[in-house]
Amino acid sequence: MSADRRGDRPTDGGRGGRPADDRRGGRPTDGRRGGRRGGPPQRSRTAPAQRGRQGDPSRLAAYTVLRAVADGAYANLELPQEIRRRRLSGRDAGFATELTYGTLRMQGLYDEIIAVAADRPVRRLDPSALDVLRLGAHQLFGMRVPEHAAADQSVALARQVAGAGAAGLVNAVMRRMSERTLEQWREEVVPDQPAAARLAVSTSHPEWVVKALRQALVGHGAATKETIDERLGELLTAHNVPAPVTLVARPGLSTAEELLGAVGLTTSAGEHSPFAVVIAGGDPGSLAAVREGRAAVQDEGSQLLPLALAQVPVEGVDGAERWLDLCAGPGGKAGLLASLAAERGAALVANEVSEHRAELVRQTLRPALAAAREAGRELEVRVGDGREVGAEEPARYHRVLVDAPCTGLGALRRRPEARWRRSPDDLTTLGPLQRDLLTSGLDALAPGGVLAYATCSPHLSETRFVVEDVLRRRGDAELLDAPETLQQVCVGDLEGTGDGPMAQLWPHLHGTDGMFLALIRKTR
Ligand SMILES: C[S@@+](CC[C@H](N)C(=O)[O-])C[C@H]1O[C@@H](n2cnc3c(N)ncnc32)[C@H](O)[C@@H]1O
Repeated sequence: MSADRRGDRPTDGGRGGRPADDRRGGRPTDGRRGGRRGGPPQRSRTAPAQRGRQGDPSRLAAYTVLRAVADGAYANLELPQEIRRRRLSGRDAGFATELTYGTLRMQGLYDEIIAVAADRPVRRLDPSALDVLRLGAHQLFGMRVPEHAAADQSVALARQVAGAGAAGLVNAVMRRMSERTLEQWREEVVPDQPAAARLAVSTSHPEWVVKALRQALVGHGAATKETIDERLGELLTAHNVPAPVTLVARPGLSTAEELLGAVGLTTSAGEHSPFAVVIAGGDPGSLAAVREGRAAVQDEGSQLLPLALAQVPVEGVDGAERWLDLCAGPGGKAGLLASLAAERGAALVANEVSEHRAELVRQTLRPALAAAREAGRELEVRVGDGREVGAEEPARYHRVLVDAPCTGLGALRRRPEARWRRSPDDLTTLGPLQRDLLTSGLDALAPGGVLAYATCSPHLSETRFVVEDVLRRRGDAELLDAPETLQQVCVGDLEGTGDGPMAQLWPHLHGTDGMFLALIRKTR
């Protein structure tokens, strides 16, 4: 992620940094439209037909990514390509990033506003014009772009990508949208309905996600009946704030000190993981340690899970420990596990079902694989169905990580379009897969060994219910105290992960992704 990405700001007008571009300016930071305070809103006096014929490259890049995302692409893969293709750098790249991600996050709320301003449902708008209007809405309500610039540029972009008719419509809708502040629009479009529907619109989430997160907060012990509305609002708001860029200094290959002293970066030590360094400014890709795979971008919550798995004592080991990462791609946690395994002289198998993702694991583990070869230690990346490993290698491993495929509802800060792409139907296919993988992982675990079941989702159907279901059917495994173990590996106090034995991290409480962790001991 580029440094400019972190210039992104809460789209409800929260505290933002200095404007990254002189296209912005004059925006107060309390969420009001700039022109509303000192007189009438600024408006362009130029007729659409007389304005510049080409949209600017940053906006065109953001627009192109939005169209690709509508066709199924991932913004985090598409945007860097688009930035390279259009040779954007520095502030322009930052502007395109903020515009793309912010627009995708807030699309639900913006669509409600656009529908009122255009006086028709958004499904009746030309999809290209709609995307231009979504980008225009984010420039008005989420960035410091003056109204006239947002309108002029949106009109130019509409003319370029959708023709003169669309440009006229965009001009009219942009004018109408700029007549109110975001808060005034919220009052207008948030429905007079039950709380979930209201929160869904006002925080730009699908309603089913709001309901699922409500249940998850209560189910994981992070809210009570009295506090749930407040906690839920905090969580949903946190999803609209970009995640910090955090690095892991892989033990034995790099150190936090090496990263903290890096020239050209603004850094600070992580709050939770002893190997974390937070980057507040600069490009982490400029670091030799990152380029060489000795350090990597990794959320602090993701760092804590392998540390917790490695922390629990295992029983009945004769010789070197054998570790297994059952669902390893693309390899973030395998990277840290490989370092920890190397320190202990343990063998590690990183398994992944997809060949392409297994290749990503190989790339992630490149320095660790070289070090293991030299030391004659076993470190293997395998392609295989994790559901079969338990039957093929029963009771072989002493530590197993099952980082199961999931809806990713805990990582919505990082995946701006994910909330619109996921559906409750996903749970129908993921549920059996998660249960099968956990069962296979437990079968592959030796008596006395320990397994970590993890998801980057707090959804109860992917977390507690999976673990409880699987353990209920077998008499050879017991839950360990995950909150206590997490606290042991954490550098600071880690409150609010639940009453145990399972643990849940939260973006609004811990500043991490919403990672779930159950630690399970095989008893016989
Ligand atoms: C949540 S991701 C794992 C993330 C990884 N631990 C990391 O930190 O980078 C889940 C992975 O499970 C893989 N997967 C899905 N079905 C699988 C199966 N049957 N066996 C093994 N891996 C599977 C997916 O391809 C995906 O790479």
